[in-house]
Amino acid sequence: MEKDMEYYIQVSGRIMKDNLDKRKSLTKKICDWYLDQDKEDICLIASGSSLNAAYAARPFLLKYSKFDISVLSTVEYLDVYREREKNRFTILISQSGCSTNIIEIMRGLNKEHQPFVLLTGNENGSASRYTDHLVEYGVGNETIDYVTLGYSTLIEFLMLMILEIGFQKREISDQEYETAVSQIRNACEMQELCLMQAKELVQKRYQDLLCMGKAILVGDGANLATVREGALKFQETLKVPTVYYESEEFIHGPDMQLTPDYSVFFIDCGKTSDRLYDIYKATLLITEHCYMITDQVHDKRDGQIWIPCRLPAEITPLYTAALFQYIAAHVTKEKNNFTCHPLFSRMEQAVSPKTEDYDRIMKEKLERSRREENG
Ligand SMILES: N[C@@H]1[C@@H](O)[C@H](O)[C@@H](COP(=O)(O)O)O[C@@H]1O
Repeated sequence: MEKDMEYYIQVSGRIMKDNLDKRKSLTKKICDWYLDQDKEDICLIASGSSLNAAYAARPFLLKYSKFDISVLSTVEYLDVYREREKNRFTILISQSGCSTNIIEIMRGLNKEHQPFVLLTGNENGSASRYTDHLVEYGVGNETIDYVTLGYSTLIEFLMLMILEIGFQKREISDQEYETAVSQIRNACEMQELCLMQAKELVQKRYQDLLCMGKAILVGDGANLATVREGALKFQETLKVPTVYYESEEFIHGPDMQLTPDYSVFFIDCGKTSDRLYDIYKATLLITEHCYMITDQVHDKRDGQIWIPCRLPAEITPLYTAALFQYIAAHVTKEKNNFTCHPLFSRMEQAVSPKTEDYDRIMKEKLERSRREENG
């Protein structure tokens, strides 16, 4: 199988399971660094999908820790919270290791002799030049810029890191630890099931999805991060204007723009009431282009993905992104729509989120991947 976006979504469940099995060795370095210093609270700083992954993991991280964990975009950190975050164990995340905003923060921290850890998917990225404290979080060599495997493995890594820290500090009991590990394992299986059903759904609603012109994604709690990531993916690949909302926020105004040509996606997983389902049914009164991932037995309408395993809400982001990732990957390929508008290159030249050597670094990743394939 060609190592395109679909390939990385396809292998995500298996790689997450492998990473779960080797969780002790995978997280050892960062846990040792954390336990060897005297700061309790953690600050995670990232952008794009890496930021969304940190948001998605946060409810789990807070549940399994006795300290505070903040998640900040690079701009929030630089412009607003830098002083306040000084006394936290700082983790900068960049899958590519080539985001200029992350590098700017690293330079600033180095100047002030403030310690930090870089969590990255690319040990050879430009950011690696600015620190000795670098951890690869188990994504391996994802060669596509529209990251999917990197998103899911990052959420899982953050969860595993907090579990190991809590376990070693004896703040999490053996029982709690084992339960969480087995729930994560179930979620990896649900990722595979969600993806399988996403493929069927895309087949069934093929014309609908090919014509999708504007979309609203609705999710709550940890899955607000999933719809934020889904919106990012839809926009950078399908180039469809997409907004994301919490369910109650959605019906506080954004729903007033709805017309029959809107596509609306709902995540109804880990919920304890029927409220989101009611909002989904009400939305169907305006547009038939409604889709839902649910772990509850409602009415099994067309356009639904049913997950036969009820997991705590904070675990579900490990599988819910698969629907959005697959639509982004597959429908964009079918429409041959990965190319941006000709004017985009002008914009990218004027202002880029990545370092100048990004293209060369991505090319090297691709060559490495081909070498690995040829043994
Ligand atoms: N187009 C991709 C985005 O899909 C991704 O979210 C981001 C992650 O940034 P980083 O490599 O810093 O994690 O990189 C690029 O901009």
